[in-house]
Amino acid sequence: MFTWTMYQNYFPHELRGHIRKYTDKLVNYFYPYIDITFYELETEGWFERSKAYVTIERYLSKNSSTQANRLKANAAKNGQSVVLTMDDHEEITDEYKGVKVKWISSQKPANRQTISLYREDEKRYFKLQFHKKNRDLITNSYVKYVLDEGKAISVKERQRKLYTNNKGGGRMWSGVVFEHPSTFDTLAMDPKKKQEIMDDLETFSKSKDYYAKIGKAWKRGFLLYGPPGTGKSSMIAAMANLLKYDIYDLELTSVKDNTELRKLLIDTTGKSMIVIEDIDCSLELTGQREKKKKEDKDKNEEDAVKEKIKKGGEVTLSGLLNFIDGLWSAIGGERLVIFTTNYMEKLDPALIRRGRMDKHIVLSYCCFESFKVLAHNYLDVVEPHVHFPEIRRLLEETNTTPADIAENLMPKSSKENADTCLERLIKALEIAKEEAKLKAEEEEKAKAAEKDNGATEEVKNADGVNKKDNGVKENGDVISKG
Ligand SMILES: Nc1ncnc2c1ncn2[C@@H]1O[C@H](COP(=O)(O)OP(=O)(O)OP(=O)(O)O)[C@@H](O)[C@H]1O
Repeated sequence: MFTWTMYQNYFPHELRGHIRKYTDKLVNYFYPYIDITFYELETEGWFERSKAYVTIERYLSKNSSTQANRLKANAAKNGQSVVLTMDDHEEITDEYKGVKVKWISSQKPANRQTISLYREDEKRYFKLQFHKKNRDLITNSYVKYVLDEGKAISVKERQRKLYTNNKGGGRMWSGVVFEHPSTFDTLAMDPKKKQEIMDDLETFSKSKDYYAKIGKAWKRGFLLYGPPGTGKSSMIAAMANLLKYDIYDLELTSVKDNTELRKLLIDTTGKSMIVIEDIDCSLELTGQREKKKKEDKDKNEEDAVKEKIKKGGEVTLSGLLNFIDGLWSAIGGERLVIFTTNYMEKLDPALIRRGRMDKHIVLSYCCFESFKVLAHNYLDVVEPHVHFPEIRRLLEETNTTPADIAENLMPKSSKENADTCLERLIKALEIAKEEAKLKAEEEEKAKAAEKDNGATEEVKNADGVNKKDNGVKENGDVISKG
């Protein structure tokens, strides 16, 4: 201690580097281990925690909670959960392909002689210690494994966000915490179809290498279509909850032009879903509009272009196609692009062809299988049940959305029980059946009336033809024969 104090106080600072160099060499000669240090704070920047340190901390949290005696608790998910890590000067072991390594948590002693704006005493680090003979395995593969695993844990446990795009300047996306409770368990649809979608999503999320091998950007397009209230939004939330992805809900009508659309795309992160709901409502992007444009030939096209430039452009079909699968779309990786529509036939075929929208999912009216899921979720009722056969028959005879069924199944007061809810549903289905019957009859009548009108019209026309001898009708139009 005396010698060390003398050394610290009186040994010239300039020579210490040389002494350190030789002592390190001497120690290394006898010391059989290799140490890799990961500091907590970035050397550059202002109190930034190093990403590697944070990722390792996540990776070690599992072993820390079982091996270390003293633990630190850090808040995660905005204080909703805690991450336990080993405290300073604790050690834990880990094993990789049969090789044992040691992780030590420590901190550099404070340098009391320097006055620094940085908190010197906060120089924490993790030291990875392993035997020299395992150098290749640990440096080439274990470190990467730890970082990958740590990242995967962080992604799994992170608080997910729901973003929407802002109109005009400033930040492109603003987000809130995504907390939608819909899952594939709560979703009412044919179990086989449901399983198929879940398998598809899970295979996609594990296919990074496969997509790289086939030379495709790691993304997949889904088109969800069906009448309102059949669960398109619920399905999107269930998908996000299954894969633990963020959602970017893109409001196309707020996007100024194709350039802004591209900027929005660049601003999204991986492990996310970009959702455009009711794409048919962006009429500009549908085949209908394209057709209408062609028909409107008599409009002065030059004026239209000038007007567009004055307005600052707009999102076009080709802009959206580029957004989905252009060069920029590969940025970030691991992304789902999801369109929803109530009217599939309104969409331009180019937009929904396979490769762009890889999977088309129809969400339709409630069938008996879907009803069983809802009955179980809402009322804890399972088959066999006295009311089920009647409900099955009525569901086959009517087109009712899962949203309508769900509304009837939900108890409205504490006095209501499963039976009263099911009875209410039966009544509602009977009314719906009756209404549908009346509507069909009215439509039939209207059709018949139209037919009669058509026939009268034909008679009138025939009358006109009879007066045709001079080839001129009463109104003066020349009509052709036949
Ligand atoms: N398939 C379903 N499974 C479970 N619940 C459903 C389903 N479909 C609808 N619902 C219920 O109905 C409500 C409305 O459904 P949702 O918003 O998902 O329908 P949507 O098809 O997106 O409708 P829209 O086209 O009008 O946006 C949901 O909150 C949910 O409670």
